[in-house]
Amino acid sequence: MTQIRLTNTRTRTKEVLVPIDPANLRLYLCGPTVYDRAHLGNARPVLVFDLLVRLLRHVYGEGAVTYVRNFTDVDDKINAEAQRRREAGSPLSLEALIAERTEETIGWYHADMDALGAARPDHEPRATAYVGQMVAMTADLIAKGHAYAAEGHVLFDVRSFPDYGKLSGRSVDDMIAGARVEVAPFKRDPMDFVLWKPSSDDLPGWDSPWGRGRPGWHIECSAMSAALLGPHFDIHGGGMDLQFPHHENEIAQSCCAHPGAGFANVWLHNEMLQVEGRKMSKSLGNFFTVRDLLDRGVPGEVIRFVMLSTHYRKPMDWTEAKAHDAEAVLRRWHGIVAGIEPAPIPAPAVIAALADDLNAAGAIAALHDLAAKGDGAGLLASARMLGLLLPGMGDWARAGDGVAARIEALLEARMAARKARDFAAADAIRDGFAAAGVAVKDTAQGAEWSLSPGFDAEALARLAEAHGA
Ligand SMILES: Nc1ncnc2c1ncn2[C@@H]1O[C@H](COP(=O)(O)OP(=O)(O)OP(=O)(O)O)[C@@H](O)[C@H]1O
Ligand SMILES: [Zn+2]
Repeated sequence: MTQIRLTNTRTRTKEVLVPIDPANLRLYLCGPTVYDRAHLGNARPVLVFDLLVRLLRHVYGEGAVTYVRNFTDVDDKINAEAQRRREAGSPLSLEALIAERTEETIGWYHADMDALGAARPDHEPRATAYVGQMVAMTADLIAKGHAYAAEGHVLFDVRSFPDYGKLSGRSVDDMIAGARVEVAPFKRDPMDFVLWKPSSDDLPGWDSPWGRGRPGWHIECSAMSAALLGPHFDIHGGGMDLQFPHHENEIAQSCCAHPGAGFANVWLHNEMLQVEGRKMSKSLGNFFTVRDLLDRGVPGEVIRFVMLSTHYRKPMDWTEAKAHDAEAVLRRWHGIVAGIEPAPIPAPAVIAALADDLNAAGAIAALHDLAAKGDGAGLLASARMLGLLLPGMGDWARAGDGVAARIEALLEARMAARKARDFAAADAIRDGFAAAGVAVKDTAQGAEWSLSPGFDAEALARLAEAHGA
């Protein structure tokens, strides 16, 4: 059986994955807070986990994986958006406006991640559906001496958990020195974090032994993972930015609530999608959404290809040049596999690359080799391991068939005009390409072209007509 190796943040080494139960590998990915559209950075962990799940299903069997990704639907930012809508004159109650906001955001999230070819997880728990479990876990942590109630809040006592800080490799004292911790008079220690907090009457709240309130963010993931995967499971992931404090806090809660269970064996963290060297983030305002790209005509498959081309443990940028190159490659590959059935198994080189800490770039290099050999069946079966060339996914490339024919005909017309020394006509075609959003590069092998995000099919059709192409 293929050995899969993954870099485990917990041990800081690349380890052979040893499933707890090879018939049921269990994975949890921290999902989005549903108050707004996902930006491109938010898609990175989703694509990394989608790749991982495809690999695990290939190696261990379709039914041998349980993949959970939550929706955080209790949050001040959701409340703030609902409040804004009410102030803007909506007749709905705050509760209805919150539901409206979370429903529409989840719908967007599904549509955007579907467009990237990311399969839906087996379970997508919403935090609001697990508040009972969060209250129970919080009460249990108090009973076990790891948490305390104070002024309507419940706080986790970090000094009661000696391993606190192990995941990110810091001591509690270092963390206090380095972190922006909220100081509150009711905290015994500045690092203690909230498991439960009071809600004002106009905000969503649930009854609890500590009064009407709502859960803290970290307890949500501990309660939902335990409910759906049990207290000991295989892989837990998210972006590097969640390592501290979110994952550190999840570990503290889960390990103290279920002593000896072990929680997650492997912690998998993706590096950040950056913009000019800084994390793409909502709070920095340096973001664009997945939907922005899709609306600009960048196919989801192209976005996926670009995102997988950089190893998940390396920071990366999105660039137009990468998108152009990916589009040209995928267009070629779609041409090679047209009308071909996939081979029964993917190429061993592709599986070997993916099994080596999800080396998708290495897998893509192996796909190039298959394409160069003209092995369409092998290319198709292997690309699908990466969620590329999936059935229906290449409609954008096929829809471009007429486009490709027009462009080729225009390139010939341009060549003929050059030969006839009709430079006015050749220049008009060149300018027409630019205006229509067709990028043309003259190389020793002939002209290469790709479609720019602002590609205008009608302008191309007019250009072709004007030049009898
Ligand atoms: N720039 C990024 N690159 C890669 N992953 C990211 C990036 N920004 C956020 N993530 C990941 O996206 C997932 C969803 O995160 P979350 O909902 O907390 O994001 P957010 O709060 O909307 O984003 P932000 O961090 O921009 O405020 C998490 O796993 C997080 O680590
Ligand atoms: Zn989480």
